[in-house]
Amino acid sequence: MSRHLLRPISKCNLSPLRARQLRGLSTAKTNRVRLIEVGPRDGLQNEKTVIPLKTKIELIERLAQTGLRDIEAGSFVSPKWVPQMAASSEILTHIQNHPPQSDNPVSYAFLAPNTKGLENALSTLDASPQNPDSNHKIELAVFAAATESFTQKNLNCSIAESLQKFESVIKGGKAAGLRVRAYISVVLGCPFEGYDVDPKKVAEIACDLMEMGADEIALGDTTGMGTAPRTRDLLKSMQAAGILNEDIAMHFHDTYGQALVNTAISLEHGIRNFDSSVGGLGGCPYSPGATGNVSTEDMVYFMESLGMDTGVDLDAVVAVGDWITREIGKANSSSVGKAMLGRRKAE
Ligand SMILES: CC(C)(COP(=O)([O-])OP(=O)([O-])OC[C@H]1O[C@@H](n2cnc3c(N)ncnc32)[C@H](O)[C@@H]1OP(=O)([O-])[O-])[C@@H](O)C(=O)NCCC(=O)NCCSC(=O)C[C@@](C)(O)CC(=O)[O-]
Repeated sequence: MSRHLLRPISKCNLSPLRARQLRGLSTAKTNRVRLIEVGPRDGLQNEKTVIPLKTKIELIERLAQTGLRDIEAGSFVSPKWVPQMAASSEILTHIQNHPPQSDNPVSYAFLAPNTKGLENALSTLDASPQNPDSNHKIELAVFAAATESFTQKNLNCSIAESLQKFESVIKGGKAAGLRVRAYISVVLGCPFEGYDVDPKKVAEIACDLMEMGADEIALGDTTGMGTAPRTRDLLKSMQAAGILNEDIAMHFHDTYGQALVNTAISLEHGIRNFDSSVGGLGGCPYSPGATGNVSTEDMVYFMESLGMDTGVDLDAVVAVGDWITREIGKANSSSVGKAMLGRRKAE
């Protein structure tokens, strides 16, 4: 077992974060919400028919024009396991050379599970320096999980081994000047181990990843099994471990229709970073039955109803959801998207 999982559960050794907290940078009281669009990666990775590169790039370009500032654009994983992400290098090259037009700087994230993924991402960046007229950013994401069975299925190794691999990816990404986000999947329910996921274990993994240098922890309710009380317990565990709300993003799937309920609980707790996917695209290849991420359209509508500021143009994102679901021949699973499109048609 790695040293990571031998450490008794206690507060993370996060002195720089503490310093930020002391400087009063906590975002918990603001009404500004950061939405991280995961449609082009999480949304498309599980699609069975090959989606043309042109469509993927157009999706990213359309999303960049909606006011979204964070777009997950691809994944440097094994093309044997996730063929849909095979063109990620071309997508990154395109973004570097022809950055999508946008009124605001956009950060584009790419998953990298191991040093091979990191090297592929970095060599693509070396070969295609950023267009000097653009102020976009590229970031990396690693993806851990809270249970041994899911980690074996998704990463082909134990949790301890996965953390050892991520340490090199996080350090390599940071050394290259990139922001690195770290997912933890199945935090509120596992397809193989059910509801038996210990929030303290999640917090412990999060601490390990933060100590390695991760800039943000994305807590993935991969199966959508999360409920309001269990979301609250999870966030309390993160707080008890000393992880700041501003360093947490919530990643809800809507399989059981609880995503916005859990979002409300997270907002109440002070979280201001949320993942979502246009048209509610998505699912996870290793989570049978999991439906898509909570849709960006529903998320924006919900946030606006609470007076929160997402910076995202709801009409524009509804139009992108309509376009991409038609383009790939998939039902639009955004309730707000369908309602607004229906009203528009009737008017
Ligand atoms: C996990 C590994 C990396 C283990 O990779 P491995 O340990 O090398 O073992 P393997 O047997 O799976 O490797 C198969 C082949 O892939 C190659 N390979 C190995 N790594 C890479 C790489 N980076 N890029 C390109 N190729 C790679 C490797 O070299 C080998 O090639 P071969 O020798 O057979 O020719 C591999 O199995 C893999 O890439 N699996 C895909 C995992 C994945 O993408 N899962 C979905 C993303 S996570 C998710 O969706 C959840 C999330 C983040 O959205 C949050 C949530 O909702 O919970």
